[in-house]
Amino acid sequence: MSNPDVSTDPTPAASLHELAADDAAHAPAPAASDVPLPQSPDAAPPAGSAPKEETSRELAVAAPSVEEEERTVRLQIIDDEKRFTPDLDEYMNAKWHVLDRGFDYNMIAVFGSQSTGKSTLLNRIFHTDFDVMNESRRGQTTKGIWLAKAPGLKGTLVMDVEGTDGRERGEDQDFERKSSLFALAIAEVIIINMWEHMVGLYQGANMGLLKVVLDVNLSLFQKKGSPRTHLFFVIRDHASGTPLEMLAETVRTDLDRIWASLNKPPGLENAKLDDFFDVTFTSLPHKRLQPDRFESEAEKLRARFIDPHHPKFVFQPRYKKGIPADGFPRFARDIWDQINANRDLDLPSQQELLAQFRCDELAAVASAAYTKSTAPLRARIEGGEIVDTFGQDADAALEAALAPFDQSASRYHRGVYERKRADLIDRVVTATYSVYSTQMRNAHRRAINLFKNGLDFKLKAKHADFFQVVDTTTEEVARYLATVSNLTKLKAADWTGDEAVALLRSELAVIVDERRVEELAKMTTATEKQLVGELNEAVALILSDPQPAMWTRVDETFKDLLGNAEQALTRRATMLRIDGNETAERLDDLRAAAAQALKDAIAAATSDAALVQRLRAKFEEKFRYDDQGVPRVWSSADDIDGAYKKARDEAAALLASYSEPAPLPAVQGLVADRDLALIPDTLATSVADLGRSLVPPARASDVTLRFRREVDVMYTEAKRSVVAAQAHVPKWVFAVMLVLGWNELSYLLTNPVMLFLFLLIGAVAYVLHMTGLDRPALSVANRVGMEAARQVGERIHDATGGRGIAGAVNGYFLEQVRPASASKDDLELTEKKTQ
Ligand SMILES: Nc1nc2c(ncn2[C@@H]2O[C@H](COP(=O)(O)OP(=O)(O)OP(=O)(O)O)[C@@H](O)[C@H]2O)c(=O)[nH]1
Repeated sequence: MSNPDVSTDPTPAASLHELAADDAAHAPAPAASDVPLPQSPDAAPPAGSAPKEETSRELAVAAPSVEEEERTVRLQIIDDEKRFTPDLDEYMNAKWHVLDRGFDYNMIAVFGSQSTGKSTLLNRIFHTDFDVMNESRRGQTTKGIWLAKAPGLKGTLVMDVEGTDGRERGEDQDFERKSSLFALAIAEVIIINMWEHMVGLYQGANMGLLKVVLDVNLSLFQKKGSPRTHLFFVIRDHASGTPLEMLAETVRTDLDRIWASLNKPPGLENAKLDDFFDVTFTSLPHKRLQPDRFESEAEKLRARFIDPHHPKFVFQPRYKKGIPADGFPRFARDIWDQINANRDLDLPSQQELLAQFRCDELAAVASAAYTKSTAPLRARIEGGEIVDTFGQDADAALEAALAPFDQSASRYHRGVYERKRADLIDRVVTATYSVYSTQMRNAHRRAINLFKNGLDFKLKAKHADFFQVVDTTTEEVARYLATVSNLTKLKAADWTGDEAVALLRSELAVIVDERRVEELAKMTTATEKQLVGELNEAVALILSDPQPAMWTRVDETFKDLLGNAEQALTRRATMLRIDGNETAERLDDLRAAAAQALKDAIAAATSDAALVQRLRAKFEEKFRYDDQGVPRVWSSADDIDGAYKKARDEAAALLASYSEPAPLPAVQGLVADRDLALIPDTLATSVADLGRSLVPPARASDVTLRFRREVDVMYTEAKRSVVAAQAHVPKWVFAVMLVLGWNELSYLLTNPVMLFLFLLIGAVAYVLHMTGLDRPALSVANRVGMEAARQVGERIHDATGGRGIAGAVNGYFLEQVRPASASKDDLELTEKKTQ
């Protein structure tokens, strides 16, 4: 908070001693306001001030007392060429005797426009001996920064700073900025000196300068918890009658506005002026118009600076910078070096300002030209395309845009031109970054697709090593993305594709993980499918030919095929770097599938129909073929019954090999000695099912019954064939027929028509036989034959009158006329008769 200090007390309070000292040292007692002040006794410029030799930095006026000696000893700690004195240590030690005072010393500085009576005020308050302007020739008095010790006060160091706004420095505000900032950084109290009529003026009241100084001070030296600084505003020549409060309010408002406009560093965004500064306002009457009042007020003011018991004592512990006196010289030098090197304090000259303005204009034109010429490329990239030539084209566009800029802007201030050129390139680079990023995103998507397709293609190759394929494909697409980055980046940009490539690699790793699992699943399915197919085929083949060692063969085949499949799967899983647990699970799945497949194959091979078929085949093999495998033609001499029984029993015996549980040790071994909880249910169920009897007794009798029915038919057919063979017409019958039918035969052979017909029938029969139509024709012929036989028989009968022969011949033909499929009952009747 500000602390307006209204100096309204009209009573002169200065002691005679102080007044005398002041008069002796500085200006004469004030006369009438419009009367020029007489020259002070020491008005001749001392060393270090403008009128005197600048090489000498010390003024030593011979004085008898220690106080007088202290008063006249002062040191230019920074000269007007911004050089820091090497003598500060020595002065603080030998001349001012403050070096060993630890923290017990005060540092005050003054800040304000040139020739506003700063030195006069300091001399008046602290009895120092800073140069004061000779009123007869106005101009700069104090050059650089001077330091003196307040005589009589043990540890008060007073700093007189070159005035701001000086005509001598003209546009060069560098020194005033740096010196003001220096004062602000090292002093506990800053007297800000201004004329009353300056209040409310921005430049006149040094508000512009204050803004810069506060800004840089905040960014360089202020942190949370930094010691406070006392800003002590002294409004000079307060004679207008405007109350101090109002003047103070005006200045305070300006200060707050300045503070609000500062660029606050991170962490101090919400800091207030009052967090770092105490602000006090006071005023002094017009020195020449109201000399007495000036004196009395000045004396009162002095008390506030020198009397620690004064209620408004200016120096407070909270303003201490925490630098012990012996470290102060080093501290001050470091601060100055830091300030001197700071570019934020550099101010442009008029020439620079013009250059800035023109360069900005030209840069805007160049920037627009660049944007326009790269717009089509940008549009293509934003449309998802990857434009390989972007970097090259954009560099060319930038070069083209820079050419007119260089031509015009280079005529202006060199430094500004170069800076603006760099800024322009920076801006273009920054604006182009979004295009670069979009292109990299497009390329990233493409890289992912390339990777996936690459994997698909390469993994199809026989014996493709998954991780070798992954590694080479990853490197290929990473190289691709890095290449796109290089082709897209501007020469002036320092972008690298490293981050994009790293991101791509991490995404590829996720894809690879998914792919590994997919590959294993595919492999498992393929292995299962192959195993199931092989098992089905092998088991069906083994069981189709029942042998005593049939189950051993099934078991061994199962073991071999499963072993091979397990090996293949394990090899693949190892190649895919699948962990042991997952591989074990997959192997169990494979075993479960194998057991299920075996179960299904055995079930198919032992279905009722298959069993009947198998028994029947066995029966046929034994019954229909002899020991040499030649088909049997049964004759009445053969023991059909015996053969039938033997074949039937042998076939039926096969069924016994299915009635007991199949001995399959390898299958049972899949679950033996294993924790049931860890075995997949499907595997456990299949193995348990395979351990049961395949054909239970009820099914066996059913199958036997069906088998018997089928083989009984074969038996009957065999019997019938014997009977048919026995019923053949004897050869003598044909001789009789020839003799008896000789007339008819002669008639046929002698009659050309009949002969022709006979031959025609023979030819037709031949053709029918060759074309396969003989059977249907035979049945027709059969009928014709029967009719012919009947007529021949009748004629013979008529001719011979012998009925016995005719009856026998007729009986024979009647037997032939009987249908081929005799009823089962008839056959059985025949069988019984033969038995
Ligand atoms: N009107 C008026 N003149 C003053 C006052 N104090 C000093 N002067 C005169 O103003 C002139 C400049 O005084 P200085 O003390 O040299 O001013 P300064 O600000 O130190 O000057 P530089 O160091 O050159 O910046 C001198 O002639 C003083 O006599 C004051 O309160 N009112």
